[in-house]
Amino acid sequence: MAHLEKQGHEVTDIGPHVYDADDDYPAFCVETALRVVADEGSRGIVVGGSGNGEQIAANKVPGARAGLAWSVETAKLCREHNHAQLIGVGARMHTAEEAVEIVEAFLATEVSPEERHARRVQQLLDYERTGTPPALPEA
Ligand SMILES: O=C(CO)[C@H](O)[C@H](O)COP(=O)(O)O
Repeated sequence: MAHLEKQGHEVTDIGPHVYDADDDYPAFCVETALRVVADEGSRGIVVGGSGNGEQIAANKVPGARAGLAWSVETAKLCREHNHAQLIGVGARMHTAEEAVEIVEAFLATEVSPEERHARRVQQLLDYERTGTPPALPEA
């Protein structure tokens, strides 16, 4: 957090503020995603053992797009192609230095201007809003 603040980011720590190996991640991840969706332009990082359950929890919030970022490249791609506002990072999967690189890559990347990515994101937003699945292409 201090590292990101030093870089000029305004950081909110949703917690947990005390380490408890037995606590449950959904509340933290859902709260993070709710705040990110409500604050356009903000980004969220959900951290856990693998980052997987954490990004699944964040993705339950309507409008949230959370990707599992397990490398610098996947961190960049989930922003560029998937317009992710959040990433899940696996605390047990990386060194602290690697995790910082992954988070920095995500924060430094903007969405791709290529139309096909926006089109796909829109299809998911429409599905979320209407419940009607995107049409399968004709065989
Ligand atoms: O989604 C996950 C793994 O895929 C979580 O990170 C994991 O289940 C957390 O486990 P623990 O309570 O052992 O830290």
